[in-house]
Amino acid sequence: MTADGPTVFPEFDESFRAGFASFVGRPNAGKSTLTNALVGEKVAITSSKPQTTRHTIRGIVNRPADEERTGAQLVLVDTPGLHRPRTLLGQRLNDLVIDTLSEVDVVGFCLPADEKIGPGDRFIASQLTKVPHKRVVALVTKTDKIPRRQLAEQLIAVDQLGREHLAGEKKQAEGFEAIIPVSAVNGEQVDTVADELARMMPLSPPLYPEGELTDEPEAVMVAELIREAALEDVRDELPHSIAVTVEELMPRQGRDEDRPLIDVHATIHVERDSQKAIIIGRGGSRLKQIGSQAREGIKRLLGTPVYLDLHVKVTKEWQRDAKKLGRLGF
Ligand SMILES: Nc1nc2c(ncn2[C@@H]2O[C@H](COP(=O)(O)OP(=O)(O)OP(=O)(O)O)[C@@H](O)[C@H]2O)c(=O)[nH]1
Repeated sequence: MTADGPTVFPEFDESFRAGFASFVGRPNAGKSTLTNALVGEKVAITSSKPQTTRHTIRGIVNRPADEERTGAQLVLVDTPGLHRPRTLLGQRLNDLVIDTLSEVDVVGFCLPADEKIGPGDRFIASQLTKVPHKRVVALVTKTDKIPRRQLAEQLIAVDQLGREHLAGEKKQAEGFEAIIPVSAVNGEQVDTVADELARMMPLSPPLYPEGELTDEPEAVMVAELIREAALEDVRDELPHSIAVTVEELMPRQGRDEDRPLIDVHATIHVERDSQKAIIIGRGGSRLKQIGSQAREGIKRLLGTPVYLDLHVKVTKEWQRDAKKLGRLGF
């Protein structure tokens, strides 16, 4: 899928900077909200074909040059969360994250301002040391939730975390390259985050044209939307236990041109019968709800009404079974 209209690369000169950034942080740290705030309305959901990364691109920030700053393009790359691995899948995900992080130019470590630094944060910090020579900035999120004095304390704690974990590397003996407090909700400092990330990008022409949307793996995004809908409200009962595969994603044949419809056939994989029952719900009520929520999201993503056919299947112990993992695309 490409956007309507011509392909337009942002204007650039020799001082233009462009590159990849990735946000990490424990669940709920505010990564998605910050991504959306940075990218603004123009969320270019795209999946990367080229360049250095094979991972999903969440959004592209195109910042034109003005009198004070050079132009830049930030490509925000999505990574799954870093978790203490308990299963083979967990381990693979972590390896994948480390891979991704070694390919991006800058890592933004999101730490909520209103929560004490915990073991989860320290685990992530320790993982970041596995990605040597990496520029890491700390983004202290949700600053609107706390008074200023408390923010100062948190900034000091974050600084200390950086010094403890990111010391040793010659380049990072000072800890984080920068610590930026930000609120994605009231917009405070969002521009500063963009400026700071842009400043750290290598000199490069823009990597993507403006307005480009997905190239081919819409299926990945569609699967993700279905997974999100399925996890809504039951995240605690089904942590990591579900995967979604998309078997078919096709425009319906024989429709009028002005009334297109896309057929999506997808399967939600769970590990156990009990989980299947949760997903389906009484009399199929949850599955219906999942379907309509996912359908809305897919419609927005593709810009076309969709017919969504969803199945639920028990794929036993898929988290631990390497062969099955491969089949599910991990
Ligand atoms: N008040 C306030 N709330 C925020 C801010 N940023 C995020 N939140 C809220 O914090 C919660 C988590 O935000 P997300 O952006 O989904 O966090 P995440 O890190 O992407 O979470 P995962 O997808 O679980 O890894 C949501 O309820 C957001 O609305 C902020 O700047 N201020």
